[in-house]
Amino acid sequence: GLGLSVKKDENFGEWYSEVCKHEMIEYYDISGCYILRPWSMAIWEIMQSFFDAEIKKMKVKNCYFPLFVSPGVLEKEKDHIEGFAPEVAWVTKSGKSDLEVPIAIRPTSETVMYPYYSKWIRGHRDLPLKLNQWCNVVRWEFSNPTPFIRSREFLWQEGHTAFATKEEADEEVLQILELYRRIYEEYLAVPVVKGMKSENEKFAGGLYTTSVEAFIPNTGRGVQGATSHCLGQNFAKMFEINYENEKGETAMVWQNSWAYSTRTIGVMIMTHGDDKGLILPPKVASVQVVVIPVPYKDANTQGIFDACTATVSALIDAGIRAEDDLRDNYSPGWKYSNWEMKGVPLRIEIGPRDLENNQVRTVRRDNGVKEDIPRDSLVEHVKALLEKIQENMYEVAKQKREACVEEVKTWDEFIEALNKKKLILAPWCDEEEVERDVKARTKGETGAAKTLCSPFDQPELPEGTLCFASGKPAKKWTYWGRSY
Ligand SMILES: O=C1CCCN[C@@H]1CCCn1cnc2ccccc2c1=O
Repeated sequence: GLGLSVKKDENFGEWYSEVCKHEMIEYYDISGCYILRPWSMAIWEIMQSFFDAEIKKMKVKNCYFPLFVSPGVLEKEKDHIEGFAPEVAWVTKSGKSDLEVPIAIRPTSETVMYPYYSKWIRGHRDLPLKLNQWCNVVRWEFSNPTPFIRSREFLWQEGHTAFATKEEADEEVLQILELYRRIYEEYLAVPVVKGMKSENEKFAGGLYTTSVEAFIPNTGRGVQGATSHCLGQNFAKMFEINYENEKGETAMVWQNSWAYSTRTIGVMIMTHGDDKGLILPPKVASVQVVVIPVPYKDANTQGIFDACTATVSALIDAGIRAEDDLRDNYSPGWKYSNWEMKGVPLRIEIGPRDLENNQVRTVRRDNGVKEDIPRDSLVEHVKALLEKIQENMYEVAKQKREACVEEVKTWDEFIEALNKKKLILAPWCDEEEVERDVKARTKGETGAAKTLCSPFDQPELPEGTLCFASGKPAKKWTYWGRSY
C-alpha cells in the first residue's frame, strides 16, 4: 500500500496509529479494544517463550484462574480497590435475565487467587508458592486509548509468589525486574531505567514497587514498562494467608506480584519506528530476512527465483527466520517499501548481476546500508548483520534517550525542562505531599508531571543539596516527567 500520510516528528499520534495498522493491529468496533494480528502476536510469543523459560528456571509454575471475580472478594480490601473501582467491568446479565449478583471481570488477579493461596498454604513445607498465569485482563479506562499502550483489554503475565521470609521476597522482586530489563534491552532494543516507585505512584496494596521505565522522546513522556511489587504481608493479612512455621507458630507469608504486558510492543514501535514505518529488532522479528527477486526482462528469471529459494532455505537451516517474496503481481520497488513498512530488519535482493557474481545484495532496515555479500559466506554474514542491527538499534535508542535527560536543581529549571519534553532528573526530599504538590502545579491539558522512578543507580548527592520543589534537604535523585 501507500506510505505513511504523516511524519513521526510532525504528528506522532497519527504516525503511531498508522504504523500500527501495518499489520500489527486492526481497530475494533468497541473503543479501546484492538485485534492483535499475527505480525504483533508473533512478537508477543517470542517474548513469552523467553520469559516463560526464565521463570521456569526459578521454579515458577504456570496455572490458570477464572476470568470472573465475585464482588465480595474484589472489594475485600478498601484502599486496594477504591482508586481502581471505576475501571472494573461487570457482567450483569446472561441472555435476557439479570444475574442475581453481578460478576466482575478480572482487572488483575490478587483477589481471585489469594483466597486459594490461603487454602493451599498451611505449613512451611507449602512454601514458597510461585504461580504465574498468562492471560488477558480488562480495565475499563476512559483516558484516551492507544494501541498496545492503553487498551481496555490486554494480554499480560501476572506472577504471584509467597515466601516464608521477606529476604526471599526482596530477592525475587529484583530477579524478575532484571528479566523485564532483559525483555526491553536485549529483545526490544529499548533502554530502560530500573528504579523504585514513590509512595504516591506505587501499587497501593503493596509494600514497595520496583519498575523499569522507558521514555518516548517524541512526546517527552515516560512509560512504565513493567512492574515487580513486594506486597509485604498486606494481602496475607487481608486474605489470612498464614501457616505454621518450623517453630510451630502461626506466621503470615511475604508476597510478590509482577507483570509485563502487550504494552511492551507499543513502546518498541514508538521507540524504533521511522517515516518508512516499523523497524523490528531482529530478536523479536517473526521475519528477520526477506529475500526479493529482481528479475530483468530477458535475464534468467528462473535462475533468480531458484537463487532466492535456495537463499531462504540456507538461512532457515541456520535458524534464521527468512521468507522470500516471489509474488509476480508486485514490483520489486513495491515489495521494498511494503517490507520496510512492516519493519523487516534485513532485505536481500537478488538480480541478474548478483546471479552472475554468485552474491546477494543486503539492505539494512535500521540504517539503509547496502552490502554485497558472496553466497558461500551468506549465513555467517547475515547472522553477523542481524546482531549488528540489534545492537545498533539499542545504541541509537539509548543515545536518543540520554539526549532527553536533563538534570535540574530548581523549580524554574524543572518547568523549563518539562516544557522542552525532557526526562527530568531532580533531587527530591521524597515527601508524598511534595509530589502531590508538583502534580497540582503542573496540571495541564497534556497531563501533570509525576515521579517515574528513583533509579537504583543513584548519582552522587552532595551534602546540602536541596529538593527542587520544596527546598527541603534532598534525599534522592528521582526521574520526573509526564507519562502515559
Ligand atoms: O501490577 C501488578 C502486577 C501483577 C498483579 N497485579 C499488580 C497490581 C495491579 C494494580 N491494579 C491495577 N489496576 C486495577 C484496576 C482495577 C482493579 C484493581 C487494579 C489493581 O489492583
